[in-house]
Amino acid sequence: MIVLSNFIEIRGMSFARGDRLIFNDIDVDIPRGKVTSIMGPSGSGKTTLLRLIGAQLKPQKGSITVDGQDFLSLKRKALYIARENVGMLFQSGALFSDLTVFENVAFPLRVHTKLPEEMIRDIVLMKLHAVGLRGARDLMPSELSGGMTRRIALARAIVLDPSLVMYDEPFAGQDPIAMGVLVQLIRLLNDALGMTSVLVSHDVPEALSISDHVCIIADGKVVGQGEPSELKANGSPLVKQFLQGLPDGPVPFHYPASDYRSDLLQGSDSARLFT
Ligand SMILES: Nc1ncnc2c1ncn2[C@@H]1O[C@H](COP(=O)(O)OP(=O)(O)OP(=O)(O)O)[C@@H](O)[C@H]1O
Repeated sequence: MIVLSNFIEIRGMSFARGDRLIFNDIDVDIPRGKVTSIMGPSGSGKTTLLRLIGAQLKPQKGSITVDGQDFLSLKRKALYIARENVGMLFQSGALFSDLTVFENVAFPLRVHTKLPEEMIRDIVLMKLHAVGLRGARDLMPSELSGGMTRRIALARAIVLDPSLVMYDEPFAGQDPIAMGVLVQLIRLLNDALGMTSVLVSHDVPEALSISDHVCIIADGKVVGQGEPSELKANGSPLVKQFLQGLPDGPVPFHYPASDYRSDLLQGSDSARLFT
């Protein structure tokens, strides 16, 4: 069997929502067994890209293959099976509030497999152990901190041993300690379980610290991709602005607007205070 070095390959892909072209003929490589970060300004389409990879959305043009398979060509049943191989941790992916931690993690196993109860128990405890929360198995979601909730969601995302895990803003709203734990966990789980991980994050230093590969998107295009060191050496002003977290550059801080001064003057007398 030939093992492809890229786990995901996107070729000549275009995707529009109504009149708005979100991706314009892009090529993206996601290497197998590595952690890849997708970065770019807000609204550039990072979450959309994850949804396209997961075949929740369909591009108007081009192809997306995951482990050599074109998800969009699969029939419903085959797609259902293929998706078992993809773990997703979306920011909105909350735990079921009326189920214990154990049952939350067991849920995908109960839905997708017919494994006996003892085996479900072992697998759930192994995954909870991997995220350091085996001792929290009997707690209800309301008893967990935000960081613990994210780790339980992570255990649930990997409970079916997927070969691909996609994380959308996994660090959002986390304190620095919880964030540090999640950052390390993503790297550790990727390597220990031999997965391919794709990460969308605004936390540039954290994401870069665990990424083998980075893809930066802006204005519907891929403006840079490669190893973090290659990108840091990239002279493109867009890539520089993004990696250094600079407020202004090719992507302006201000949304296009009319002249500030005349805008204020039109408003009210109090605007004179500013002149
Ligand atoms: N369901 C939808 N219907 C219409 N437009 C949408 C929908 N979801 C997203 N969009 C638009 O598609 C574009 C890309 O959105 P997306 O959420 O993928 O960006 P993003 O890079 O993940 O943004 P952020 O970093 O702010 O989360 C945005 O302009 C957004 O307004």
